[in-house]
Amino acid sequence: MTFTDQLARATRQNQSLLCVGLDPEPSKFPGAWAGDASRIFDFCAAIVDATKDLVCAFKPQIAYFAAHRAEDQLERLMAHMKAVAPDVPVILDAKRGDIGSTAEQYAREAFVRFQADAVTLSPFMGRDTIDPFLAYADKGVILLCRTSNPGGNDWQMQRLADVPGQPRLFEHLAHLAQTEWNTTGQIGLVVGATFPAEIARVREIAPTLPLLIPGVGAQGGDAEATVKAGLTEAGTIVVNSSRAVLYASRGEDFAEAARRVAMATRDQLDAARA
Ligand SMILES: O=C(O)c1cc(=O)[nH]c(=O)n1[C@@H]1O[C@H](COP(=O)(O)O)[C@@H](O)[C@H]1O
Repeated sequence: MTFTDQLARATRQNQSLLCVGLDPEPSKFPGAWAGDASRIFDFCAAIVDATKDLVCAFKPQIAYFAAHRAEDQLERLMAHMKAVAPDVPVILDAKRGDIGSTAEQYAREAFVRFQADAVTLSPFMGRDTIDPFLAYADKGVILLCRTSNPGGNDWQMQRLADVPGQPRLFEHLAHLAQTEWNTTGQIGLVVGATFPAEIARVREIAPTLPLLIPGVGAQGGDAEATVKAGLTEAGTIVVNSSRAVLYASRGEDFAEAARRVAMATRDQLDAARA
């Protein structure tokens, strides 16, 4: 089954556009686990168990594991998600991007070592850096397009004088991703919830691509505006929230609190559907 099909099924089954981002920071763990990096798996598994019927995807961010020499815990977590939530696709947030020979290793890391269903990539180095990921049929390949951070303006909003119509960089990328780069139908785009006007613009240029939209919750993006701008019959959205869910409570009730916030966010996104 392709990543797009998996996503459609989980969205339907859980009636959810919400992706819970797994960005474990030991300093924010509850009670006796605080500061203990050996509890990364336990913390994330508890969040997964508490939210697995409320989400259309999970998105572990690899840096939060690698920074603590906890890639083995990420491997366990990937296996755990497949065991307890086999219908929920997992997007490995790695934001990789390098020449083809190195990209082959990054693709192997994401899809063979960690068994992810999709991966985030930086498209800055061009089409050939994406190809090794597309070689894994059925896997999703999600390219940074219009990111949620303020510095996204530095490059992504610049106009390309040499391209007809002088599109902004993110507009040109959305066009390439929808057309000539998407030979296998595996590509999606990242667009920040902090910029609803640009979500609408990307949706106009890329009507059928799945959009991963981070930035609701801790970054203050508007859930309702996000859904109105991004969701259409032909194009689905995956709206990520990490810290607002993970750290809803720093007490022993952290998993129940995470569930409450995830449910409220899921319901808010659902209510905004046309
Ligand atoms: O690719 C991403 O997931 C991503 C792209 C982007 O433009 N902005 C962005 O915040 N992210 C990621 O989405 C998550 C947002 O986390 P919260 O702000 O805590 O919800 C983090 O894991 C970021 O690395």
